[in-house]
Amino acid sequence: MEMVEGVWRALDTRVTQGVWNLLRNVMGVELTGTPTTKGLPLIDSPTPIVLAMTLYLLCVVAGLLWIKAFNLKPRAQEPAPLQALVLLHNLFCFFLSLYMCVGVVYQAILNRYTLWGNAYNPKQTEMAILVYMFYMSKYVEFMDTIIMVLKRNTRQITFLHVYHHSSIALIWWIIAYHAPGGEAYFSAALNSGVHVFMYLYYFLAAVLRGNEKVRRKYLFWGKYLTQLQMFQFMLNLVQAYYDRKIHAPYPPFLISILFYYMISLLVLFANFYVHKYVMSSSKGNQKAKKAE
Ligand SMILES: CC(C)(COP(=O)(O)OP(=O)(O)OC[C@H]1O[C@@H](n2cnc3c(N)ncnc32)[C@H](O)[C@@H]1OP(=O)(O)O)[C@@H](O)C(=O)NCCC(=O)NCCSC(=O)CC(=O)O
Repeated sequence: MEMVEGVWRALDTRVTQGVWNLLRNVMGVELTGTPTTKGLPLIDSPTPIVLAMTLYLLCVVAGLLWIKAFNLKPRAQEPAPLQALVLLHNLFCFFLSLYMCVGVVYQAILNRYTLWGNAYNPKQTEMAILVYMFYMSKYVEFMDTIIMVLKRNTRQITFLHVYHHSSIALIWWIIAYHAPGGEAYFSAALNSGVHVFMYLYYFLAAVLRGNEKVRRKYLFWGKYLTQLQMFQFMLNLVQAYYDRKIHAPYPPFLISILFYYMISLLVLFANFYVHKYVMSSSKGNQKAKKAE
């Protein structure tokens, strides 16, 4: 037991030092914890989230190698335990997202937040707990990729997906550790709101699997969901631009992260949108013309 504790302490010191150096050298920031979330599970040090990200990336690589090595293709029908896992995961994420969205909006109203330009106040404990919960939900969302691997859906395991899922977890750790409230409320509320629809979409996709005609009929709104996600990133980008302009009383380095991160997601999602909806529909039209 003592040995395990010793190894953990040595690892924790190294990882923490590495993250601190990275933030100091790249962003010029000395990161300090806030007393509001101090002591909660997996928050006092960056080691748990860095280890989870590393494990996540290793699982993705191992999964892709496994699929490639055995030349595995998606199954016509999923085994029952996998189907149950997918349904339960999506239901859980749906209700969790709904709870966080309503909770954050309610706290924002209670604390008289304006749309943008809000400061972080360590006395707003409930808001901080909700932002912390949002950070914790990023661990749960790693399961999305595990589902893709188990379903052997390599078409879904894209750079966009893995980049998003691994980076967002670290970003929300920094926010939950340093300033869980203020301007972060907007992303937390908006993103969990969008995720309510996203997990409903994934839930329905799993339920209706096997009947492509019915699935296409009930999931026609996938395209609008992607547009909604892009609109969300656009709003966050304008928020970050506005906050920089007015020198909002929220840590400037967090606003900079939001600004550049949103640009990266917009570029990746625009590429996804063109490939999934524009190019595939023009290919479909060409096929239909040939058939005539
Ligand atoms: C419509 C989208 C939500 C999803 O696009 P997809 O191309 O993945 O959609 P799709 O129609 O193929 O999805 C149906 C397939 O997903 C499976 N599926 C079910 N539940 C799932 C889950 N929790 N995670 C991943 N896949 C899941 C279904 O069984 C089905 O598989 P089968 O077809 O085998 O039956 C899109 O807008 C989008 O977000 N695309 C980017 C890709 C991505 O990874 N997005 C999520 C993280 S980004 C994010 O979250 C941004 C944000 O914060 O808003």
